[in-house]
Amino acid sequence: MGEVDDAFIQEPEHRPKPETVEADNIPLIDLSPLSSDRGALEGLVADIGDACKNWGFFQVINHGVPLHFRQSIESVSRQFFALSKDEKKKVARDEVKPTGYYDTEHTKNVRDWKEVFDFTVEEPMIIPASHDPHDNHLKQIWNQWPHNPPQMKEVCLQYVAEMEKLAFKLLELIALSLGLERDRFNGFFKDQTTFIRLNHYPPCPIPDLALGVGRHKDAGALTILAQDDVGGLQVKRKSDGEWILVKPTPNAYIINVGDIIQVWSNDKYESVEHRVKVNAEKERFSTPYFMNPAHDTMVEPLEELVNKQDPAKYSAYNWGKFFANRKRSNFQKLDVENVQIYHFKN
Ligand SMILES: O=C(O)CCC(=O)C(=O)O
Ligand SMILES: [Fe+2]
Repeated sequence: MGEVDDAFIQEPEHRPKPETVEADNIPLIDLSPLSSDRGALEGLVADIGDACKNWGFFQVINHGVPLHFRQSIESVSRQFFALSKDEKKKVARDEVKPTGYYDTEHTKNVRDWKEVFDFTVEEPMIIPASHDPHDNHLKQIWNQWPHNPPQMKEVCLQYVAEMEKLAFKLLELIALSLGLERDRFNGFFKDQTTFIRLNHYPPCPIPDLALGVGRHKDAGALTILAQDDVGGLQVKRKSDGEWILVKPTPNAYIINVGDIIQVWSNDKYESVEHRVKVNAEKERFSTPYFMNPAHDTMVEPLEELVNKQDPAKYSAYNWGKFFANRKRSNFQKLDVENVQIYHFKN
């Protein structure tokens, strides 16, 4: 990433401040009641509901994912990104093959100071062949695994299995916190379009002008993020719009509600903006698990959460087409703002 391209420069109002507020961290939730008695579960469900409502973000500890899975995936990620660019580009992602290595992603038309490696949970993953609403063709997506490091595929697949267990636990807690049946969301995730991203943020010579990831909301249902001990994730605090640094907590996962849960909950829970600050000296690694439903899911407020006083705030939209549209803007600067859930507001 040597020389600095103008494409990385954020508009002045979106540049990170040198000082970020660190005092008030996002809620920290202990998931150990999941493995104990029923009374404690009610308290946990209430805490999850408060965190989703007030922050849209929280961290979990005692989540049941053994530490070594996370250490192993961080280790293969470090080994993979340390390879030469030519080596990494052997598994390059492009518009035809949307999994693998990529280093020119844009968020809101500004280039991100990062490189990534994406792989899907379902293989093949089925998605629309194009973003065109009139094109009904589908395509199958297969993962691209590098030969180096040799254990990368195995380590990543083991991590996926652990994340899936945690993802469904969280999804069920969120359903309960909205007064829904525990398994209310589960059916949407048969043939899911969930994917995992390995993020590498190299040291950046212009950390006050560029961002690792520009401000955005996650488009899917739920994100489970592992960050290393460097720190850089900033969350926009709902109470005052201030950017808050999420301090790394050892072995915690950071959870955030995505746009789909915002729509399903009819705005009871909001998907919150976040971004990543980069660092002049240190590289940073993170691993988000983006939990997404099947491509043919029509996303709309759940009927249980809608009534005469509180009518549906959104019209139904097709997740696969939304996803295809979003992916498109990662490859090219579009002249218009990319699709957002507010475009479906009633
Ligand atoms: O690296 C991080 O901490 C967050 C990355 C992120 O928000 C994303 O990839 O959507
Ligand atoms: Fe994100």
